[in-house]
Amino acid sequence: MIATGLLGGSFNPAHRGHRAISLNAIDALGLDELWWLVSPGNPLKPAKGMAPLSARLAAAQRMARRSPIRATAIEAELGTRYTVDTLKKLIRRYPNRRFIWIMGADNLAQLPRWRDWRGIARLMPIAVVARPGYNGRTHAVQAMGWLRRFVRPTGQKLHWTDWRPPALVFLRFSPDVRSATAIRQADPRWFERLEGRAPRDPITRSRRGISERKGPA
Ligand SMILES: Nc1ncnc2c1ncn2[C@@H]1O[C@H](COP(=O)(O)OP(=O)(O)OP(=O)(O)O)[C@@H](O)[C@H]1O
Ligand SMILES: O=C(O)c1ccc[n+]([C@@H]2O[C@H](COP(=O)([O-])O)[C@@H](O)[C@H]2O)c1
Repeated sequence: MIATGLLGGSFNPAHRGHRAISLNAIDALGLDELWWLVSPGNPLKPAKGMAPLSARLAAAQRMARRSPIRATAIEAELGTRYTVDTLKKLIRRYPNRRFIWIMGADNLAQLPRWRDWRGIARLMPIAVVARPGYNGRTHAVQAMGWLRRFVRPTGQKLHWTDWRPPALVFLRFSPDVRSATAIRQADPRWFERLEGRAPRDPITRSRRGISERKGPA
């Protein structure tokens, strides 16, 4: 059984905050790997202002270098866009892996707008990472009305592979204020710097990237 964390995101672009929370989550949850699922397009975000997938993947792969983080475009390969569909396919495709969905507290706040969000919680445990400006535990977070009963003590986080979902655990690392929004505000055309260096075919790369035998490229 390979303990694998999944961090889905637009990664527009990937930043040191993603890397920091991922490395901390690997440590806190005892993960063998953590996959970044660079989204072909968040169903709730406008396409305008979204850099091409190939550029976002290339930047994410660079940000993930020399770590157990694997930046992938596996949703483009699977043909999925909604998280519930992606997770169902990953569970079927990788029976020797145990997955946990990881997200920042800002995403917990908007979770009720995701397709079949309770279905997502029934598929695998969820870890919510504290993020400055968002308090995931509060009553104001609508999703907690239903999820509260499934919260596990943070002290038991290393046992997540034994949990039967729904199961939710809160993780708090040293607060990281970095965001892709701030990077885009400073440099809206950030992806143009990558031109010529982006992988031509992000889908093929990601397929090679998650080979069970060889391990990621
Ligand atoms: N600094 C951070 N602290 C905690 N979680 C974070 C942080 N940055 C990103 N995340 C989480 O990483 C995942 C992917 O994030 P995303 O690619 O949307 O980056 P972002 O910085 O939130 O982007 P944007 O500012 O464009 O919304 C999400 O679950 C998000 O909550
Ligand atoms: O499945 C949905 O309905 C859904 C709606 C909004 C966001 N998501 C996923 O949430 C993850 C975080 O997205 P983002 O853009 O906030 O980085 C990413 O994997 C998206 O595909 C999923």
